[in-house]
Amino acid sequence: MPLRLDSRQADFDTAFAALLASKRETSVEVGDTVAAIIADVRARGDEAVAELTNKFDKAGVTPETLAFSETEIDAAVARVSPEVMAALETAHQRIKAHHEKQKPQDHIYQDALGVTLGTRWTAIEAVGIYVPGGLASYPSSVLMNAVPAKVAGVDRIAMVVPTPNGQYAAAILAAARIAGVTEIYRIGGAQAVAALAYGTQSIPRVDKVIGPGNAYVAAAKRQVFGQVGIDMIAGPSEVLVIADGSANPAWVAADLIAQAEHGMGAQSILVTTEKGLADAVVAEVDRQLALLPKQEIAREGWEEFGAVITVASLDEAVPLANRIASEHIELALDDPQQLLPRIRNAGAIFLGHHTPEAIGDYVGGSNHVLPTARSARFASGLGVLDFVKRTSILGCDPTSLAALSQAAITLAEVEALDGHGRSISIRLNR
Ligand SMILES: NC(=O)c1ccc[n+]([C@@H]2O[C@H](COP(=O)([O-])OP(=O)(O)OC[C@H]3O[C@@H](n4cnc5c(N)ncnc54)[C@H](O)[C@@H]3O)[C@@H](O)[C@H]2O)c1
Ligand SMILES: N[C@H](CO)Cc1c[nH]c[nH+]1
Ligand SMILES: [Zn+2]
Repeated sequence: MPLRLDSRQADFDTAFAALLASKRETSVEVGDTVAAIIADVRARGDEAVAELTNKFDKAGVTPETLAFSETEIDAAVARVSPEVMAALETAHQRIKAHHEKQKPQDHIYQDALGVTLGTRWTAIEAVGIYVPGGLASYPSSVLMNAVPAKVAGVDRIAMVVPTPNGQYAAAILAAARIAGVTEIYRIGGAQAVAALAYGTQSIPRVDKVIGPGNAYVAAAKRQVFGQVGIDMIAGPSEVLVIADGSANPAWVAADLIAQAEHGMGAQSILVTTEKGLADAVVAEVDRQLALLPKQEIAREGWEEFGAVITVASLDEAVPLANRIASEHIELALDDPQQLLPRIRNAGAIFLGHHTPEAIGDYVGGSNHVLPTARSARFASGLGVLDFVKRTSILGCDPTSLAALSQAAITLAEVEALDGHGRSISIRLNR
């Protein structure tokens, strides 16, 4: 049974605060292990990467076989059914079209003093994309990581994916082929992140490491930050469904289960104005879980981390949702537009009864790598902006320099930086 709360109960604030504070990530202390792995990869390069990959993944690799060969990629692509290829193509085309619209524009202008000011966007030269593969295989995540990088104009994309027991889904390599990624290594975990960040004999270093992964991957990304950029730490998945009496309990239940089946601390929460709907959804989740072949993970997630909150009105649901700041928010309402402008903190918002979150996971076009653990208060989902950087442009002529010089020299004096002031005054009255 998931946690049941009602905003009218006396201890609601305390119970809600406890829900927000609940720790869902693995309790294993991974920081020291990861630090040792990174140090080993920095010291011994490919030898260490191969050894650690065989230790954790039993992948049977050597320093010479870390990269997938062109022949292996061709063979994998040939094994993928036309139906799966077509689905990947559909997803690719839609994700690409949506991300094209995120491309930022350069701009340059002259202000009233004649100063030229501009902003120029340039793509990051080399990025490493981490595709998780320890417990499950995510071809869709290949596309979600690689497509915005391609759209941004990144020159080099190095993809890493673990291959436990030497096994991998052919669709992973097919998705990479469709996205135009050719440099692919069969490595994962902290050793893969370290190899991307510091480089090895056979894996040139990158400038930024992107992508979701487990606690080891997250810790490694934290530890290499500064040496390289990172996108975000995307932890266990979450959904918050806001529903009123117009919602279909079976559909809501199915969406809660879809997120809970990610396991590893995934969380599904329902906030509703209707106690009857809440009861029906709880019963329906139980009924539908029993139909799932792999029901244990989803059941555990739902019972351990799930919650059903009843509220007096949709107005009450809004601040709760903004405090939860879920990775995904579904507005299971006849009129989702009434709430949309008031939802401030969410990785992605799904409108109305006919937009299950899973459509966004695969083919909607928006990105499924999203901020978790309440970080939607300050972070955004993966997109083109993660693969570009901004450079400002400034230009003065003698007249505009003269107009600005006195204020600048005054500020240099305030900061006691005489050299700064002099670099300006030396140009005046010539
Ligand atoms: N947010 C998203 O978009 C998104 C998408 C897909 C997956 N995910 C999440 O990514 C995660 C994937 O986790 P995963 O474990 O399946 O795959 P993973 O690829 O993240 O991790 C596998 C690696 O973990 C390392 N590892 C495992 N045990 C270790 C140990 N004891 N010591 C050192 N290293 C160890 C190994 O090197 C292994 O290669 C899940 O939490 C999943 O929900 C998120
Ligand atoms: N819902 C996950 C995190 O947003 C992404 C995913 C991949 N495959 C299926 N789902
Ligand atoms: Zn999902």
